Amino acid sequence: MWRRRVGALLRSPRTSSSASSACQSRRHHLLPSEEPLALNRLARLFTSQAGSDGGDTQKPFIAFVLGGPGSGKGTQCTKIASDFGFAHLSAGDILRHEIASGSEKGELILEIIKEGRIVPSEITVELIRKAMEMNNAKRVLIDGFPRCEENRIAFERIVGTEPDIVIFFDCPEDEMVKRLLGRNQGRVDDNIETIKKRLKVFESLNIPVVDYYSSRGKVHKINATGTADEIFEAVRRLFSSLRL
Ligand SMILES: Nc1ncnc2c1ncn2[C@@H]1O[C@H](COP(=O)(O)OP(=O)(O)OP(=O)(O)O)[C@@H](O)[C@H]1O
Ligand SMILES: Nc1ccn([C@@H]2O[C@H](COP(=O)(O)O)[C@@H](O)[C@H]2O)c(=O)n1
Ligand SMILES: [Mg+2]
Repeated sequence: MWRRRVGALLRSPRTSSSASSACQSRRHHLLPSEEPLALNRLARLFTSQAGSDGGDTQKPFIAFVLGGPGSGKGTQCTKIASDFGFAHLSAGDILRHEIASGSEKGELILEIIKEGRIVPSEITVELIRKAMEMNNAKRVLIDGFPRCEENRIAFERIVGTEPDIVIFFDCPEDEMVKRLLGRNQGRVDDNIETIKKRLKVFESLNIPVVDYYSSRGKVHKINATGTADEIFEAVRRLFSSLRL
C-alpha cells in the first residue's frame, strides 16, 4: 500500500542514481581506529544508564520517527517532545548544523542534501551519537532516521541497540509535495526537482527499513493526513496505548 501511494507521482521509471550510492555501495565505514573509541564511549553511556551503578538511571527509550519528505515528522516530534518529555534529535537538523559549521564534512553533506540523496552513514550516526551523549536524555525521538539499510546497520553496530518503537507517519505523496512547496524555510531541498528525488529515495531506501522493523513488530503507523492537531491526537492515543 505504501509503495502504491509513493509510486503514483513517480512517472519516470525509478533509477537507482537518485538513491544514495553510499547507502548502496557500502563504501563508507567507520575507520577501525575510530570504532573502538566510539563503541567505548557509547557503551559507557548505555552501561551507566542501564543501572550498572545500581542507580535509577536506565538505557534511553529510543523511538525512530519515519515517514516521507513532508509527512510531518518534525512537526509531530516537536509536539511529542513538548507533551511527553522526549529529547527530539532531528537527523536532518543535525546534518544542517554541520553544514552551518562550515566544516569540510558540512560541504559534502550540503551537496548530498541538494541532490536528495543519503549522507554516508558513519557521518550521520557519529553526529547522532554525539548528540545522544550530550543530551543524556531518558527518552529520545530520532527524527528522520534510519533513512536506509546502511543507516540502520551502522546505528546497531555503533550504538549497540535497536529502537524500542518506530513511528511511521503515512502520507500520500501529493499531500507531501504540497506541504514541502509551501514550507518556506529556505531549505535547499524544497524544490520540485529535489522533492521528486527524495520521494524516489523514500520509496527505494526508506520503505525497506520500515518493512524491516514492521517484520519485528516495532512499527506503529499513523495516518498523517488531516490537520497537525488531528494527527497529534492519534499520536496521543498511540502513546496512551503504549503507556508512554
Ligand atoms: N498535518 C499537516 N497539515 C498541513 N501542513 C502540515 C502538516 N504537518 C506539517 N505541515 C507543514 O508541512 C511542512 C513539512 O512538515 P515537516 O517539516 O514537519 O515535515 P517532515 O516530515 O519533517 O519533512 P522533511 O522530511 O522534509 O524534514 C511544514 O511547512 C509544516 O508546517
Ligand atoms: N538519516 C538521514 C536523514 C537525513 N539525511 C539527509 O538530510 C535531508 C533532510 O532530512 P530531513 O529529515 O530534514 O528531511 C535528507 O533528504 C537527506 O538528504 C540523510 O542523508 N540521512
Ligand atoms: Mg523534518
